[in-house]
Amino acid sequence: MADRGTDVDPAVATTADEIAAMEIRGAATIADAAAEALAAQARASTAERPEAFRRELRDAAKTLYETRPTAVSLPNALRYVFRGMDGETVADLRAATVARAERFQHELAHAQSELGAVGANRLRDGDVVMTHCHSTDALACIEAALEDGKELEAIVRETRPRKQGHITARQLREWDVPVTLVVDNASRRYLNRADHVLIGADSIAADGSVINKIGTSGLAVTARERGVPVMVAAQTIKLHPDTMTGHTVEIEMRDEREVLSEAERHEIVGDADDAGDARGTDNDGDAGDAEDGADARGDENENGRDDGLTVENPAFDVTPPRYVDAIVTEHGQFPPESIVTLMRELFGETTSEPWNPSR
Ligand SMILES: O=C(COP(=O)(O)O)[C@H](O)[C@H](O)COP(=O)(O)O
Repeated sequence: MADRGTDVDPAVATTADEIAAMEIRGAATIADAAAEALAAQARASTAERPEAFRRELRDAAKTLYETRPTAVSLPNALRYVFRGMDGETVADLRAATVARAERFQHELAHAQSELGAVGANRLRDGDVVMTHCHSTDALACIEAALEDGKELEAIVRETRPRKQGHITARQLREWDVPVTLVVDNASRRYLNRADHVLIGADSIAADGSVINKIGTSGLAVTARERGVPVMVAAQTIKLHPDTMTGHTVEIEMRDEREVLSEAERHEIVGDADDAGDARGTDNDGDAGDAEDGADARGDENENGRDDGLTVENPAFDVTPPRYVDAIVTEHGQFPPESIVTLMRELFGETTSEPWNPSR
């Protein structure tokens, strides 16, 4: 965890911890919570001068920014609030920050329902939709179709390792949608029954690539092979402006214990893992550093163990645009290749750190 400024409000620290631990998760929900946290920081600030207020807000934004790297909705939310942080006095700055954060949250909810109406038009009465992970944007399309009186069925992928498919299944059952829950590996078999694959996004790159929960790209390739259209529901806060200037999207790597418990590891390698303790610690007992990394290139894997077993746990993957049929946003639906035009319109050409907005 990065060094948090001394004036970072406890509410901000709690939100950051909850995002990192995935108690707050999903790109839109993370963005909403980040805006709320900036408003909390503004309300709680005891800064006497505008510069001190701005510094506090910057520290709060950095604390939030450093939680998870892949969903661009998080920096986009921060950027939005900072762009409206105008005023000559602390009182003005506080009022502007709170108002801007509230406006962001309002627009987020509004965009999701607009997007839902667009996505619903792609769904026909009686359609079967295959989902992956839990996306509030994707579910907004289903909700709007149900409100239009259409009957839908869902095939819900479990979504290893965190099983966010269960959250999707719970929501769909609350709406009375018949659900078939399948393990991720079963989806090719069940694609025969599906009319659509419907997923969300954590980030969309300028070339139309979709970054979403791990497993999405394999699903999209298989869906193409089976002739099932892939629809991505993503509000425009999922557009990643930095990718217009050639930056790539960082894929978050998570704790190996989400995949393999200590007991399971022991069953595989026996007692051979005495060299290191639990996840993320090395033989120094710290979280590892550059020097430790150099050591690890010898006999030990990246967790400082010498048991020959490495577990990798990427949280997201990249689906190339050729496997995506439509990106559904609050501004209408787009073929992935044309999303860059919308990105340029909304974000301009230049980008910067969220707390140093360029426009
Ligand atoms: O990949 C995930 C969540 O991953 P995690 O569980 O690791 O956060 C979701 O599909 C997107 O964030 C879109 O969600 P939404 O449409 O709600 O923004």
